[in-house]
Amino acid sequence: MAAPTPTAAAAATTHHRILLPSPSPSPRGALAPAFLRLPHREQAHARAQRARLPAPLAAAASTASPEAPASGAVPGKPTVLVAEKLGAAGLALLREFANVDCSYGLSPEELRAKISLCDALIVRSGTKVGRDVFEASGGRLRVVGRAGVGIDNVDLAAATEHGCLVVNAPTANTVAAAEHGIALLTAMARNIAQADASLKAGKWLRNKYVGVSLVGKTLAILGFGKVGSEVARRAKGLGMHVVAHDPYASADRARAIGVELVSMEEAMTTADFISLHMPLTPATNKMLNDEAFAKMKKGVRIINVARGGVIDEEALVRALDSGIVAQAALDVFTKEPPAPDNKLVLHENVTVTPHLGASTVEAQEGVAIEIAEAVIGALKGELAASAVNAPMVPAEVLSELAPFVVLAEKLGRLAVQLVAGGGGIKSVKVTYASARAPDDLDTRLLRAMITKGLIEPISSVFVNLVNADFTAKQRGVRITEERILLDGSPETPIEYIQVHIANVESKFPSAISETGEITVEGRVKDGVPHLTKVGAFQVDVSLEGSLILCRQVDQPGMIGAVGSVLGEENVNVSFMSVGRIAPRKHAVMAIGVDEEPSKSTLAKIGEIPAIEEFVFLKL
Ligand SMILES: NC(=O)c1ccc[n+]([C@@H]2O[C@H](COP(=O)([O-])OP(=O)(O)OC[C@H]3O[C@@H](n4cnc5c(N)ncnc54)[C@H](O)[C@@H]3O)[C@@H](O)[C@H]2O)c1
Ligand SMILES: O=C(O)[C@H](O)COP(=O)(O)O
Repeated sequence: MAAPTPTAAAAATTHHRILLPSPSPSPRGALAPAFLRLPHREQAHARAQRARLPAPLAAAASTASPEAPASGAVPGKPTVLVAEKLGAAGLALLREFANVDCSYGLSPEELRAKISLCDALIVRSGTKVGRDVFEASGGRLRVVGRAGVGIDNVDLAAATEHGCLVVNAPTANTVAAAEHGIALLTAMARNIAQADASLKAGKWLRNKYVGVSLVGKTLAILGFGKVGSEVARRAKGLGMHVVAHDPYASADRARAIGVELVSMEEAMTTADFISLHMPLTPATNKMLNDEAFAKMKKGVRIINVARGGVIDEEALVRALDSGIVAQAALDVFTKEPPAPDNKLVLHENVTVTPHLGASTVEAQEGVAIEIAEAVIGALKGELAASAVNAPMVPAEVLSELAPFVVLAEKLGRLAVQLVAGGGGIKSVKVTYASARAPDDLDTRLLRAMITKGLIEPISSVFVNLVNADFTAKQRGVRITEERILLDGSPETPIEYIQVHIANVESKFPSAISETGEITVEGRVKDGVPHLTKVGAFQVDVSLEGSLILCRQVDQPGMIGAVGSVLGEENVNVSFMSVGRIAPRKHAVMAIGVDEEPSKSTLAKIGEIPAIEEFVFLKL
């Protein structure tokens, strides 16, 4: 074995785009954990909620009133509330799997009233899914599906805190949004909307509606993501010179379609047209403000199919009135729908559409299928490639790690039950011993499961991949990770995992290792998780059922003595293993039991003279 090379890293709490694990069968036929399944108390809650339902939720595509859901729901199926219009193909997919309640145009109060009866909620941009919705769900809501890209209408922090996965449909409306951006660009340049309205009003104003040409003009794209790059491609086809500003975009990708990445300053000062395609975030909120408009070329034209909030709308009115901005074309507004007296909507140099970027037949069918598949997968506990508030674990990594995931949770459960008092844990270190290079072993999933194992037995929260880091942080538990690089074949992802809890006392003092921490170690053997070390004692017991740990004087007859107490009480022993430091001194016996022994049985074990300490642990 090579010298250990530990690389410690504190548990990160950043959120990445993700995949969630599917319940693939373990080698022994049991299901690997599905990270979004309801814990028992939530299931009980859900059953209770269902029992209180006057009638099952509607399965009809028509608008159902929240007060009187239509009948026809199939018991045992999850319930999906579709709160905004969704394409038929997506609804058909959802109905194969779930009871689908299409209730469009719910008020916030109606949504809150309904949500505790739903396992998933699907919305577009018109429904605000705030903290109040997650709180009102009472823990039942497991997935929010955003049938589109922008998730600024969903409170991601609240979703994460409630362990609710948020998925979106990131690709199906890209082309529609880009086409709408180009439609607005060209319509604005040639005054199409104004001229159309004027002609319909009986006027023939050929001189008033002289436009501007696009060829040779500079278009600055702010936000060079999916929509921005598709707009760029199309604008190039119109003969425009296209530049883009995006702090996170790759210059190679831009170059590949003939676009130069420039600074915000350069984009502002050189563009004849500016098209907005960034998400609405605290950083982009009111990004186009008085200061930004002051830098722009006089007569610039603005297109916004991103989010209304990225423009300071009052500042845009001022820029239009002063002539800095010659025209604007807007699909999105800070408040939707905008007030009837909204100055931008009424401005003669502004072309507006009511958030139609994603509204093509094709895009809506695509989005509906994309979101239905994501929501169904998430409800099954499967991979969700478009999740936005949990870490990504690719499918192949997941299947390889599946037995270690089970081991991780069980080690967390064991370790916390060894703490005297069952609380007050502040510092946990997880050691992964592996022959894999550190960047070839993704441990986020394992860390989440250890956190689940550590926290669930001592609290009422349920922990999943979505909220594990948040929950640990909130409870003041610092989880650090350490890697031990082993020699040997990197085929096995992990040789062993150790969980160390520092600065606590143990109700089974033999679990305290030489370093003064409660330490448990486990390995996967033939696909089955095993406990291989407790404190300084080597043991080997399969982590199934429950466990009794005894420390005793190492002498003959101990296995028989404990075994016969359990046998008398009809408690079946599945495994037994004895670990000792030196012969005839002290030993730790780990006994796997299928049933939970009664208190009197445990008391009898404690009365065996050579038993010095013992503990019963539920796995
Ligand atoms: N009007 C509509 O109906 C409609 C339809 C689709 C998308 N959208 C909106 O368009 C926007 C883009 O969608 P997308 O699918 O291209 O998303 P995307 O994530 O693919 O692209 C967004 C890009 O913005 C960039 N960005 C982030 N912060 C930035 C900043 N401060 N300055 C410049 N760039 C920044 C990101 O790096 C990313 O490349 C989203 O807000 C989305 O909601 C609107
Ligand atoms: O972010 C998006 O996907 C678009 O703004 C579309 O929103 P919509 O689904 O409400 O049309």
